Amino acid sequence: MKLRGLYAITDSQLLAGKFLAYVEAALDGGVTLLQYRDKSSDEARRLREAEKLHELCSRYKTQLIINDDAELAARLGVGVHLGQTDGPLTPARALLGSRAIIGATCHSQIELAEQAAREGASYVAFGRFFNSTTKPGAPAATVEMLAEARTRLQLPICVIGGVTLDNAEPLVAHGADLLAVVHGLFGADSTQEVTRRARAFNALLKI
Ligand SMILES: Cc1ncc(COP(=O)(O)OP(=O)(O)O)c(N)n1
Ligand SMILES: Cc1nc(C(=O)O)sc1CCOP(=O)(O)O
Ligand SMILES: [Mg+2]
Repeated sequence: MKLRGLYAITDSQLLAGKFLAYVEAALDGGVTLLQYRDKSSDEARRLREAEKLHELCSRYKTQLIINDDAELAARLGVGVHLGQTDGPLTPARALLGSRAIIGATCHSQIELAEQAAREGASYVAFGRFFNSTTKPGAPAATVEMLAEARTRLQLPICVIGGVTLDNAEPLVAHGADLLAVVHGLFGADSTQEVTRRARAFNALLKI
């Protein structure tokens, strides 16, 4: 399966009180990957929410990815996204199996992406490309680096960090396959606007 499209990422603060309604609105507009990202240590809530998202994703035929937590991903039989300090890819691949989607954060370093490819990643993520209110401290990446990465990597490339409908086009033009978005999708005033944004991101990717 070619991974290309909108990669919606949840944010527990931003989505407080409207979590499932906004996620469903995004799925309705078309989401290739949905990442459950919750940085809290409330494991019971994390399991409950991830189970609900799994059910919703199954209904919309969207792939669910769990941020940081390969064990939780294994429990649900879904994919995982791992950053540079979230544990190695090789055991995660062994745990989740050959068909699971496993993503790796590579910041702006193509060498990290080449290593992730060797270790069995399904996609590599570069960022942050723009200012991000969700993760303001993330290291910066450039479109020049993205263009170079496109020539060197066969894997799907995900871009992240401050991506919006107004700034995503050059990222697509320079080789991005997956647009990973929190605020630019879910920072909307209504479910209708979330669906509209999801459709517009897909249009940018010609999906
Ligand atoms: C698609 C995608 N790309 C990058 C990240 C960031 O991962 P990480 O560096 O581990 O930071 P946290 O998200 O865990 O704070 C991501 N989650 N998803
Ligand atoms: C989770 C995350 N990781 C990043 C990185 O650069 O690795 S930027 C980021 C936040 C993405 O949220 P928003 O679309 O609201 O900027
Ligand atoms: Mg992480």
